[in-house]
Amino acid sequence: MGLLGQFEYLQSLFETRQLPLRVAIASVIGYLVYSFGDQHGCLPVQTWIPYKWPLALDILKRQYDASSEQQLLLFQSQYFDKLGPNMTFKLFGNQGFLTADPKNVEAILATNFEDWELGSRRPGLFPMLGEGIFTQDGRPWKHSRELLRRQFVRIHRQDSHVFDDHVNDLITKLKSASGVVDLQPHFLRFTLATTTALIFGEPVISVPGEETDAFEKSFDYASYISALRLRLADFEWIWKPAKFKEACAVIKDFAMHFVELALKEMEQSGKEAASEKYAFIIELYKEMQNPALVRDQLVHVLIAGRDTTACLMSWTFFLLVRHPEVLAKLRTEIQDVTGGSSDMSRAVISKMKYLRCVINEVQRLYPQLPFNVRVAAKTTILPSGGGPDGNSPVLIPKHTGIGYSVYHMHRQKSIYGDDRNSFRPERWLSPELESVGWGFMPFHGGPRICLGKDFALTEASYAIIRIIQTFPELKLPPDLPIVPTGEEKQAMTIVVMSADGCKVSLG
Ligand code: HEM
Repeated sequence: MGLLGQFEYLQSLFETRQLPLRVAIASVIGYLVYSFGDQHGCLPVQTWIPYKWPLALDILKRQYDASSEQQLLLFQSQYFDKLGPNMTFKLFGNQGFLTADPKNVEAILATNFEDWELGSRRPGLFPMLGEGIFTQDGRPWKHSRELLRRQFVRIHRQDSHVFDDHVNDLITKLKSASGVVDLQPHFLRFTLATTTALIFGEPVISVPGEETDAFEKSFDYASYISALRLRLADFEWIWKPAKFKEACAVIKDFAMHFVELALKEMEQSGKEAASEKYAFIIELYKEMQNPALVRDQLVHVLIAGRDTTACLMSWTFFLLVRHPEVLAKLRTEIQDVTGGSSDMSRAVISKMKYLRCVINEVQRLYPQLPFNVRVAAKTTILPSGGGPDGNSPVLIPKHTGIGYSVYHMHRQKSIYGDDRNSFRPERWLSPELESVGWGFMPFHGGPRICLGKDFALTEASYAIIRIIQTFPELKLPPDLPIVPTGEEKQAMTIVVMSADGCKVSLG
């Protein structure tokens, strides 16, 4: 048995024995952990987040203030700029770590994937999502992943024409909204339509009346409260208002309605016929044989797909209208490749190299999931951040939480140079970022990499192209301030949105 095995065995004994024995076992565990770290050259992280108040409560207070001012990520940037990519802190006596170091994130998400789990994410999201890919670890997660992966392989084979009706609908709505328009709510409706069409077999906005409104409102509200609960981490139980429970029930009922429709159709017309419309549900049901579990997986995909893609589209136009030279260059590429045609196949989209650079640059500056957390499922090692120079490995005891910030990683000077905060899509055309590897990870990486990456990039690209084609006079409305990227107000839910929306003049 290796050192790790020995102290895990001891830890299991620790739960059940008498006090003197527990003290003895704790000492042996401490010694083994220390030896394990020593063998691997581990040194403690020496960059501490400064604090003045007892229990470091002022850190919480400052975070809270920055959150209220809608500048939480900007506030955290000060620490990353001053202390480097790795830092540590103690809150209520527990030590935690923050990292924006590609080597460490690679270890957490890929190399040592088995050593990490979701921690308090499961109880935080469970009331809204139930059992499914975002709330599971280990074998249940592997099962969900495999089931959903097969769906996304099937979807990947579909042509981009599955988005035709939704994009046409979006364009029609924008055409009728003259003058200054906030694109953000339009994009949220668009991605709600595309994602629900994918999973429910029809866009929810095609379902008339109060039920749809109630669903949309409940979904927004429950997502908002779920994001707050995630930030409360182990204290998620503090925040479970009655209205939240009601909203979660509305979402579940609404999703269940489609599962029941699909199952009824299957009963009446057979699997094959029902699959024409309800393929996602029928395929999941074939494996799970449990309508409630199918329903939960659908809600998981909905939360994964809706705000993220709307957020990407919103930041794209937010930046384009503030950089007319980039917009003009992109417009030229779109005209050259399409010749003005609105027929948007995957082949056509993939010819637009500059569009890809623009999207990369938007995702670099505003990764839609800016911050994430993992908890050590066993004592493990991070490859970097320890010792006086921050280059030694660090021993991470079991149960330690690590926050990793993709947002701050994407703005690191050592990776992106002095103009790291500038919107410059051209950086993706030159060889400078060819070996960026884990320094760029908007969809994360490793075994839990986003399953909807292709879906999201195709739908966003398609809609972006069509909007630029349709509105030749698209520009920043007069009187809107231009502030350096990252200094604008941001609304943090599970994604990071612009707090002031994405106002543009469509001409
Ligand atoms: C710009 C759009 C998107 C971004 C930036 C994005 C980003 C991500 C990231 C960072 C993760 C990893 C989360 C974690 O491990 O904690 C993830 C997971 C996931 N995403 Fe996306 N996503 C996007 C769109 C979509 C869409 C449109 C769908 C589906 C329609 C989708 C489905 C999923 C699923 C199912 C997972 C869970 C994977 C797992 O845990 O194994 N995503 N996404």
